[in-house]
Amino acid sequence: MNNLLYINEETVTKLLNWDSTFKAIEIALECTAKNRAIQSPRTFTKCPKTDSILLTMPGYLDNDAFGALGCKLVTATPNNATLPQPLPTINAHIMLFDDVTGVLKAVIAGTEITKWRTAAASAVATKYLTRGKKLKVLAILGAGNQGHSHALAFSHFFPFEEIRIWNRNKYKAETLVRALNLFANTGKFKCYESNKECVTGADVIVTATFAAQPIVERDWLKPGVHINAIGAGVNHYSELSPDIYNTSDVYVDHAEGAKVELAGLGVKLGEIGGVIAGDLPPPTLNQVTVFQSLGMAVEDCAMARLIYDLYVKQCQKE
Ligand SMILES: NC(=O)C1=CN([C@@H]2O[C@H](COP(=O)(O)OP(=O)(O)OC[C@H]3O[C@@H](n4cnc5c(N)ncnc54)[C@H](O)[C@@H]3O)[C@@H](O)[C@H]2O)C=CC1
Ligand SMILES: O=C(O)C1=NCCCC1
Repeated sequence: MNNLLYINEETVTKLLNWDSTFKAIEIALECTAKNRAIQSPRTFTKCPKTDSILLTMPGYLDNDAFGALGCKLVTATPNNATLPQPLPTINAHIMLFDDVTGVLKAVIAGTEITKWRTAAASAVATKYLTRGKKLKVLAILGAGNQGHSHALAFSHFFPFEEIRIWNRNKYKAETLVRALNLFANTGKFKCYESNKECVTGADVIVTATFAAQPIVERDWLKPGVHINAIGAGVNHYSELSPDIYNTSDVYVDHAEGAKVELAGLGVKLGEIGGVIAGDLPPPTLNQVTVFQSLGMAVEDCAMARLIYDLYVKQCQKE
């Protein structure tokens, strides 16, 4: 009998919530540092006819609550944003397997999951790297899907007084700011004209663009600022100027993946899971920190398990 489930984006979106997403991602990051996760470096297949890249992300997470065997297939197609009818630039599905029999249990729409889990990873990193610091101002560069999910996640988890948003196309930032203020019944989301003004004086920064050239410079930064750099342009460290990396404590989600994908960076990298597990010391108050997020397979495995369990529970009730 074939019990294969397909869980679509609409259903996934209804099942997602920030607190369980945070827990799943915190565990995925900690298990990675504790060698309770297996994830081979992901593959990249560049489509010669377009700017589309297909990534395969297989992984296994060993954990009672969020453990799973899975593989995310995800495409990144920046040109989708310029179509007459724009499409998401990141499109994903996750295959969830039974980890004993190897049988495919579910195919789960993964575009919304990718938005949520990436923002949750930045929130987890921010929690562990800003202990003891006052967090008043958040600056988000990029008003796309990740800019949006980071604004929602960070306003859920942290008491920021002001959340600034900049986008190279100002109209997009204005539209997002309007929607967020309406949604949260607040005026704390503000649109900024320039990336420099946006990050100046910020306590936490998120970069979420396809920029191939730096959009943040070292001398704009407040001492002790924490930066979550999640976007990729020509590579995963295009958004910050090189001297930021050279003078900061830099953390990644997955050291093995970073050896391949951040090979040109040339700085010492800590794994954020090591800080969560208490194996690495937290940074000092005035130290600038960077969480260089690559995105890792076991985050998607943990999320697939979370959504699968919630979906099955919901079906049993009906
Ligand atoms: N680290 C991770 O786990 C993940 C990283 N990403 C990356 O995050 C970034 C953002 O993804 P989405 O928000 O889904 O994309 P999106 O297409 O929804 O938004 C991207 C935003 O970046 C802006 N942008 C594009 N090119 C730019 C440039 N050259 N300079 C300045 N701004 C530019 C666009 O105006 C747009 O608002 C991408 O680089 C994507 O690959 C996405 C998913 C997971
Ligand atoms: O982890 C992911 O998912 C992605 N990372 C890099 C860009 C595409 C999606």
